[in-house]
Amino acid sequence: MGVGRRMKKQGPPPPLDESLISSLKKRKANEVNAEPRGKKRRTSSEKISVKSKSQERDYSTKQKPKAKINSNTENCSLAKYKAATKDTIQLPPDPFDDSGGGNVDEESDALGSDIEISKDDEFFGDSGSSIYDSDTDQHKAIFSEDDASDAEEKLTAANIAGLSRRLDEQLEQEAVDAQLEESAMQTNIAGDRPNILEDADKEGETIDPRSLLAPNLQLLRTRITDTIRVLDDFSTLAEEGRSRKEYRSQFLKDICAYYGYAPYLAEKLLNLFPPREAFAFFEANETPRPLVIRTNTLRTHRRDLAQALINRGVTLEPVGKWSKVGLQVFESQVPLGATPEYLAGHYILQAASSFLPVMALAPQEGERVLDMAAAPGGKTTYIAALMKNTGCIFANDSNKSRAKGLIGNIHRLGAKNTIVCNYDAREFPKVIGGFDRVLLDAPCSGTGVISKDASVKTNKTEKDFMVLPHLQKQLILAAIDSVDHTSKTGGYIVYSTCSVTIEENEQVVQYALKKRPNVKLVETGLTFGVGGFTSYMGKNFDPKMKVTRRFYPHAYNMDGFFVSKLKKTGPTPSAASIPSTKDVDSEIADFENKLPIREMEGDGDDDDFGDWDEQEDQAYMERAQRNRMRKKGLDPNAALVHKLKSQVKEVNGDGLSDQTPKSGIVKKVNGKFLADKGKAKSRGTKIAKGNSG
Ligand SMILES: C[S@@+](CC[C@H](N)C(=O)[O-])C[C@H]1O[C@@H](n2cnc3c(N)ncnc32)[C@H](O)[C@@H]1O
Repeated sequence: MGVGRRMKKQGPPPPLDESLISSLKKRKANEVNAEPRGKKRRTSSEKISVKSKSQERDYSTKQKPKAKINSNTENCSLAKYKAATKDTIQLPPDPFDDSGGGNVDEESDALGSDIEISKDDEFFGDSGSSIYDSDTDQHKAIFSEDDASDAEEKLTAANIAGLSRRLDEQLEQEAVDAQLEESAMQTNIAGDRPNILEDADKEGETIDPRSLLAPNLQLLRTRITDTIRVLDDFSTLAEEGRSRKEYRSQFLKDICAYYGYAPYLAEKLLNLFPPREAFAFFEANETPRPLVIRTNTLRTHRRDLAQALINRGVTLEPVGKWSKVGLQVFESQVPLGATPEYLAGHYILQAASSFLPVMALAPQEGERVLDMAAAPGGKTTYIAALMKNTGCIFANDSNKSRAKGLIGNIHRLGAKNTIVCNYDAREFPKVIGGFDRVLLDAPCSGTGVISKDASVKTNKTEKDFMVLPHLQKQLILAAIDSVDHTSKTGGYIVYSTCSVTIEENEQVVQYALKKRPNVKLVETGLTFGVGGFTSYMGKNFDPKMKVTRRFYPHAYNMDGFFVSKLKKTGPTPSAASIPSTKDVDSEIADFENKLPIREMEGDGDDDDFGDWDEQEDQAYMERAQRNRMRKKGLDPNAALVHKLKSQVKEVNGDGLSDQTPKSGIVKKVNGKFLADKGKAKSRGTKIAKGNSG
C-alpha cells in the first residue's frame, strides 16, 4: 500500500495494431521525405546529452529493484531511463512523440467509426500531423532538437529534473516493494502447505468476536497471499478435507477485515476476478490514481499549456499515446486549481478514464449532441472542444446545484455551443429529440472510484444495486429514444459508468438491447480496456457485449470505468415505453418484503414524535403493517393488492370513499389516506404530530 501509483505512468497503451494506423504512417513518411537536408529530426533511438549540471544524475549507481517489473512499467519511461549511462541522460523521446500511437482518430477511421481528435492537440512537435507542422514556427517543440534555444533548454531541464526525481521515487518504491515481496516469499516457500483454515478456526475459538482489538494487518495480509497461492494451486496446497468454497469464504472475510469493505460489496467485487486479480484490484483501490489535466483545445494547444505549466514549476508528461489532450502531473509547486492558465480555462482537472466515453462518442462538428447527465461538465466541455464549438450540445442534469457547477465550467472553458437544462433525463424524449449522438454518463454506485471515495466500501447496500440499475435502465431507454436513427453522421448512444459491477453495466446494456431491438452494439473505437462480460454467473449476455470496454484501476492505473456504444438502426416501436418510477417503487417494496423481519424503530411506547410529514408517516406505517402480517404468517402483498383495489374503487366512485380502509390504521381525510392516530398509537406506531386525522 504505497503511494507509488499516483506517480506511476498512466496507461499502458496497448500493442499497436499496425493495420489500424496505416494512414498515419503514410502521412509521416511523406513528412520525413519533405524535410530539408541538414534539419534531421531526432529519432526515438538517438541519445541526447543534456549539459546542465543540475540534470546530471547517476543512474548507474542506483540499486536495481529486485522486484519483477511488470509489463506496464516496461512501457513507461522508467525502462528507458534505466538504459542511461553515468553522464548521459537518454531522453525518453516516446512520451513526447505522438506519432504512430494508434490514436483513436486513426483507429476509428479503420474501424468505420468516426472519432476525431483535433490535430492541434499534437504534443511537442514530433507528431507528423500536416496541420500541426504548418504551425511549428509559432509553437516550438519543447524537446525538439531543431529548436534548442536557451529558454527551451531551461524548460526542458526543469521538467527533466522533475521527471528524474519522480523516477528516483519510483525506483525507491519498487525497491521497497521488492523487499516486501521477498520477505513474503520467504514465508511462502513453494510447495509449503499453509495452514490457513486450521489456524483461522483456532483464531475464531480463541478471540472473542466482541473484542474491540484491531485486526493484525500483517497476519491478515500473509493469510490473504497464502490463500491466493492455495486457490491458484488447489490440488497441491489445500489442507486435507477442505473445499475451495471454504478458502474463498476465508478470503472474503480477510479482504473485508484488511481493506474495510462491507461483505456484500466485497463479495460482489471478488466475483468479478480470479483471486489473484481481485487482490490486485483491492490493493489498487488503496492508492490514489495519477493526477491528470485535460488541455482545453478551445483555448490552447497541449504543448503551449505544458510549456506554461513547466515554467510554473509543474512536472508533467503526456498521459499516454492514446490521448492527445491529457497531461499527467507528477509534481507541482503551484495549486493547479488556481493558476492563471486554469482560471483562463486552458485546462480542466479530469481523470484520464473520463476522457474515454467522449472519445467513444466521437462527436462531429456541426452535430446536435445530448449529454444527459452532464454535471459538473468535464465531458460536456470535452465534447464542445472536439466539435470546435460548432453544432449544438444540450447539457442536462437533474440536480440543480450540480448544474450550477456545470455552467461555471462551460463558461470558464469557453464552450459556446452549449445549452444547459435541468430535467430528469428520463423525461428527455418528451422534451426534445432528434439528436445525432447522446452521451449517458449515468449516475452509479462508484465502485470504480473507491480510491477517491472510500465510503463506497461500506455505504452501498443491496438496495442501491436494485435502485441504481433500475434508474440506469430507464435512462438508457430515454437516451436511445432521444437519438435520430436517420442521422447522416451519427445515430450513436454511449452509455458509461464509473462502476465495475455487472448490474450497472452489462445488465443495463442487455436490458436496452432487449427493450429496443432498434439498437445494436458497436465498437467503441477505444484501443485498450478489457472486453465486457458475455456471461456471468449463469446469465448469458449478447455475444457482442465483448465490444464494450471495462477499465480497471489495477490494470491501467485509471479509475474503474465501463464504456459501451450503441448504434440506433431504426425508429423506436410506437408501443415501446419507458417503465415508470412507480415500477421502481414496487420493486423496492418487493425488495423490502424479502428483508429479514426486524423490530421497527418506533415500536414501543415512544411518545417523542419528530416532525413527520404525512407521506413519510404512511410509508412507515405500511411497512410496520407488512412486517406484522409476515410475523403472523400472512402474505402482505395480498393485503396490498386488496388495499389498492379498494383505492381504485374509491377513485372510480365506487361508494367506498367514506370508509376507513381495512388496515384500520389509516383513514381518509380530504381525499387522502392518513394515519388514524388513536389506532396507530395504541399499536405503538409513530404517527405525525398534529395530524388532523
Ligand atoms: C456520473 S455523474 C455525471 C458526470 C458528468 N458526466 C461529467 O463528466 O462531469 C452523474 C450525474 O447524473 C445526474 N443525475 C442523476 N439522476 C439523473 C436523472 N434522472 N436525470 C438527469 N441527471 C441525473 C447527477 O446529478 C450527476 O451529476
